[in-house]
Amino acid sequence: MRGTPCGTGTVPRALSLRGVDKTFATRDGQPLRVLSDITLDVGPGTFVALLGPSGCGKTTVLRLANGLIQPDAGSVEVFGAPARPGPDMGFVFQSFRLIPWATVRANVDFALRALPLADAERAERADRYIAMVGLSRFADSYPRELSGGMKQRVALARAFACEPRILLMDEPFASIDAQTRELMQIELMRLWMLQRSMVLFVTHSVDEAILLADRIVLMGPRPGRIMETLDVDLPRPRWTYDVRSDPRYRTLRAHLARRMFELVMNDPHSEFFGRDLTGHWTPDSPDG
Ligand SMILES: Nc1ncnc2c1ncn2[C@@H]1O[C@H](COP(=O)(O)OP(=O)(O)OP(=O)(O)O)[C@@H](O)[C@H]1O
Repeated sequence: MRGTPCGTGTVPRALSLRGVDKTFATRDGQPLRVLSDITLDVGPGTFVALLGPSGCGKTTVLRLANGLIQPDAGSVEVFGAPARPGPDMGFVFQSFRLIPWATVRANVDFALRALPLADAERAERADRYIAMVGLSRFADSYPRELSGGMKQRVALARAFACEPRILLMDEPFASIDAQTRELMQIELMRLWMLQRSMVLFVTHSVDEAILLADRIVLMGPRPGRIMETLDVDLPRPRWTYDVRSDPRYRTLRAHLARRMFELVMNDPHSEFFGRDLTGHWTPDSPDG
């Protein structure tokens, strides 16, 4: 494991956030400072995991990177220009966001319509990416006919088919069962190793971050800030061997799990704040 400064000198930047602050207004009109001084440079083709406890502002960073919202201070640039939504930028959400009345093929085709492709080229590309996620037999099925894992594979095919330079992924596998989730991680890695978009991947899972990322950015809460940036020095592809038995994996995992635990326990806004979860537990203890 190797800590790195956030700046990367002469490396060309796919995504660059500089001194970003963001404040929202709460329902009662009070300001809520969500991000403080976020500085992050990511080179093309790099897979970055944004890891942090609930509410620390991970999704807000994605929305800034997508240009959907603007920072109150600082700058957000994508390949040297202010961030804005467009076909260069893909998004994959936890909730799949497929068009319910369109078939698998039509869902992918619809996304491709944002690109300057001839009809035949678009159809070929849609079918190719559907095949890449193993869903050719389901190309004419509707989302309601698919399992959660299959729907997310359609969402992956749709995102990668556009061949975006940047892919923003917001906890895409969080609602999928544990076994399918591991398979989805492999599916994602297969696609990414072929295409190498820059990926910003939000997760709460330490294991998922280590299995997928070149770099892990650990965020802390209230206001959200970068606590630590770590390069993952484990060889790829990581699913071809038992990465969990690698001492580097165990060291990194133990470190990140402890940091995540501390971030939650030391956050005065957390419901766990001040509780002694690690003390000796007996059936009579008040928290039992
Ligand atoms: N548009 C908004 N208006 C007001 N508050 C907002 C808005 N968007 C986000 N927030 C607040 O900002 C904080 C950070 O939210 P965000 O979704 O970025 O965190 P997160 O780390 O992605 O959380 P989680 O892991 O639970 O999804 C939360 O307290 C959230 O309620």
